[in-house]
Parts: sequence; C-alpha cells; structure tokens
Amino acid sequence: MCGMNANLTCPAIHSVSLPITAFIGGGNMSSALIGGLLTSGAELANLRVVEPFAEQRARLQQRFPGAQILEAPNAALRNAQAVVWAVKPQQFAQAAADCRAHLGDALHVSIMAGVRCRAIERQTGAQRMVRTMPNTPALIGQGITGLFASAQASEADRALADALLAPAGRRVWVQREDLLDAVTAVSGSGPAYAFYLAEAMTRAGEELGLSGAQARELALATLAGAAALAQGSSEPLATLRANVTSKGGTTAAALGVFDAADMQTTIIRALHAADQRAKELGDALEAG
Ligand SMILES: NC(=O)C1=CN([C@@H]2O[C@H](COP(=O)(O)OP(=O)(O)OC[C@H]3O[C@@H](n4cnc5c(N)ncnc54)[C@H](O)[C@@H]3O)[C@@H](O)[C@H]2O)C=CC1
Ligand SMILES: O=C(O)[C@@H]1CCC=N1
Repeated sequence: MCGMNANLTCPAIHSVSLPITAFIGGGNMSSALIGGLLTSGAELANLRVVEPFAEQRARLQQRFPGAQILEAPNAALRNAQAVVWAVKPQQFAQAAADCRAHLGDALHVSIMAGVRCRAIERQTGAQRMVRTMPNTPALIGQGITGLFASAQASEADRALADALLAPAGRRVWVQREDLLDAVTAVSGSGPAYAFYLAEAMTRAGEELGLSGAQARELALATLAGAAALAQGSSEPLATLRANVTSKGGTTAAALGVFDAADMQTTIIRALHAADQRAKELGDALEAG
C-alpha cells in the first residue's frame, strides 16, 4: 500500500533500474524530476524525453547523458511502462495528438496543473493514470507532491508513480481528483508565495540598512527555520506565532500592520484564485 500512504517509504528506485519511462516535455519540472531520479541512483538508459526545442534538448543531453532525448515521438516510446506528461496544460492536446500513435500500454502520469483524468483519457485513450502535483523544491529533493490515481490504476501503478516522484521529496495521496487543484494552490504554486515573502523581507532589510546579501540570508534562514520548527512541533501555527509576539513588542507592531491590511484574507483569496485557475485550465481542455 505504499502508493496510498505518504507516511510509508516506498522501495527506492535506485535498487532496480528505471523501467522504460518517457517524459513528454523536457522543461523545468521534467528536468527537476529527472535530476532527482539521477541523484537517487537511477540508471537513465531507459529514459526517453520528447522535447521539440533544440536548445532545451541540448541542455537535457548535456545534463542527462545516457537518456534518449527525442525531437518528436517515435517508436522508442512504444515499450514505455510509464509516460509522464510534463508539458504546459495548453500544450497537452497537441502533445497528446503527436504521441498517441507511438504509445503502448503504459501507466500515464501527469504533472500538469488542472488537466483532469477525463481529458487525459480522451486525448490519449489511457485509463491507468496517476495525476500528480509536485513543486520546484523537487530540484533539491525537498519538494512535496500531491498524487491521485484513477480507478483503473493498480497498486503496482500507484507504487510506480510513487517511486518516480519519491526523489522529488514527500508524497501526499488524495482521494478525490478535485483536491489536486487545492494541492496546486497550496504547494504547487506555494514556493512562489514563499519567495514573494522573502523578496519583501529582503527589500525591507535593505531599506533598514542591511546589505542585500545579509538581508537575503536573514530572510531565507528565518523562513527555513520557522518551517522546520513548525514541522517538528505539534503546536498550532497560531501558538507558534503567539510565542514570537511579545505584548507591546516589535512583532506585534509588524503583525498589526498585516492585520490592518487584512493580509490573511488576502492570502486566502489568492489561493482560491490559484484553485480557480486550475479548474479553468481543466475546463478549457474539456471544452476543446
Ligand atoms: N513550474 C512549476 O513550479 C510546476 C509546474 N507544474 C506543471 O508542469 C508542467 C510543465 O511546467 P514547466 O516545466 O514549468 O514548463 P516548461 O515550459 O519549462 O516545460 C514544458 C516543456 O514542454 C515542451 N513542449 C512544448 N510542446 C511540446 C510537445 N508538443 N511535445 C513535447 N514537449 C513539448 C516545451 O518545449 C518545454 O520544454 C505544467 O503542466 C505545469 O502545470 C507542476 C508543478 C510545479
Ligand atoms: O503556475 C503554474 O501554473 C504551475 C503549476 C504549479 C506551479 N506552477
């Protein structure tokens, strides 16, 4: 049951060779995921990546020697046991049309925001699917990925998807497909919110006289330390916040400004907008 439970550790993929796996789209997230597989010791001889852009193919070839980097789908995809859809949602219909004739009986794994199992089935004919939503800390193995399996996916399929995403970091399986939009809003897009906050903290630090490098170091170490503290604690987040906030002190002064601007409501509204956008991307594909 390792594919169902984020708390169980799945067998590491490095103890066996990577099953024949085709990534469709070799951009940022593909590179992060493949990099993770490589770092975890997977042999890349069974890896195929379809990437139409020559410059990006050259980068992939240099970074992942041994992998087959293809300009267009061809017979090399036929025996793939897993196909990972890693194009932008708006590129999926074209990519699927290009690939469909070349794919055999593979598990289809998607990392695309919003694109629903129904659309993947319609565009590819696949029924065994695992949709996933990783995030960019996958680049350093510290990401977190939400996963959802179609009803037809077997335990072995779930385990394979889990193993492919394991080098990217932690995994959380959800039981309803629409919850992947919520995962996208919280953790898929989430690194950008953290960087946004860090940018503002860094800018303020500079305005207050620190060097840019010092302000950045202080901001990032604070965010990382606060996240690590909260992860190791069973206290509610509000209690951890209260522990920093002396009555009449500096933190209260800062939080007072946040509250006056209704920051929590704004952040919550922002995540609803991300969830809504994932749904719109899904709707557009179903309509198209
Ligand atoms: N960037 C992020 O933080 C995250 C992105 N995602 C999802 O990952 C997917 C890819 O995103 P990125 O890697 O950021 O985008 P990207 O633009 O870096 O990568 C997409 C790649 O697909 C290639 N491509 C375009 N048309 C193609 C076709 N017909 N066949 C094969 N390849 C084709 C492009 O040349 C490009 O290299 C998206 O669906 C996104 O929703 C998921 C989680 C996080
Ligand atoms: O912004 C996006 O649409 C993608 C999905 C999650 C992170 N990046």
